[in-house]
Amino acid sequence: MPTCSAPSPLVALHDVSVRYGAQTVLDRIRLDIPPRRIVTLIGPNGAGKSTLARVVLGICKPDQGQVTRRAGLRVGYMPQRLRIDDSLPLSVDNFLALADAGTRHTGRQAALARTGVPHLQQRAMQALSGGEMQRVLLARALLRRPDLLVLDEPAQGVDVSGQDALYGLLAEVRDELGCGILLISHDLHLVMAATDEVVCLQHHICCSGTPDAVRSDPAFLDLFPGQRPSHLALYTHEHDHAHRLDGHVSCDGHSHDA
Ligand SMILES: Nc1ncnc2c1ncn2[C@@H]1O[C@H](COP(=O)(O)OP(=O)(O)OP(=O)(O)O)[C@@H](O)[C@H]1O
Repeated sequence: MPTCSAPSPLVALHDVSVRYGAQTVLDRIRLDIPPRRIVTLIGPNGAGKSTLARVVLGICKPDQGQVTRRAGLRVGYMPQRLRIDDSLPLSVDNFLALADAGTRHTGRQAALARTGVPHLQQRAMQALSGGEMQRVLLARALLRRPDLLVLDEPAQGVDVSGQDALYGLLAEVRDELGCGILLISHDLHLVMAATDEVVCLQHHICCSGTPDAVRSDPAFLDLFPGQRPSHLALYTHEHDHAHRLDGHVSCDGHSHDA
């Protein structure tokens, strides 16, 4: 009988530790990032999230442990922020061309269209709003048609409806490119709504799994006490039954038209 095995990970961390002087910032991290999955790192300030992203990107070398990457892996990276000198005349198009000299004008146009900002191609980088900048940075990350996208707090400086749209866009990109996505986010509500797997980090991995599994894990609740059910304004409940359109529970477990 044919067996259905899980796809091999794009990047795998095996017992990775990173130390800065006496401080152990990452402690024996084991993590697989598979294709077609959105994996989100959450954790308090200073927990080591950006350091872990840098290890995945290969720009921070672990003191211990191994990192394996799929051969020929193409990675797109969207940084937390980007500082551009006010006196530097730089259009969005030139910025994208600098990032990937191999792309043509039309390729850059397509990437901007994909992230919903085709009208910004000739705009000065310094004139972009927070949300526009994030979409331009995402377009830049997409130019390489990455197998893996690494995004460090992509929704920073973006209003709530803009964040929602950005997360929706990431899911579309994942489906279109079949890429894996590693995301760092502080917005627990959005993370829980838009992620396949959540990894809760406080130098070590406290817990990980689907958003539902992590949400009720004692380690997650210890790290984010504000997320205990008594603190939550959001109402969620499990369904082992169906509702009719008038709201009543249907007897046979299937909902019916009224
Ligand atoms: N190059 C470095 N040299 C020394 N210490 C560092 C260096 N980079 C990070 N650190 C320290 O490592 C710890 C983890 O930093 P990191 O930026 O990975 O955390 P984070 O979880 O991304 O934090 P935040 O949510 O605030 O962005 C912090 O205490 C930070 O000061």
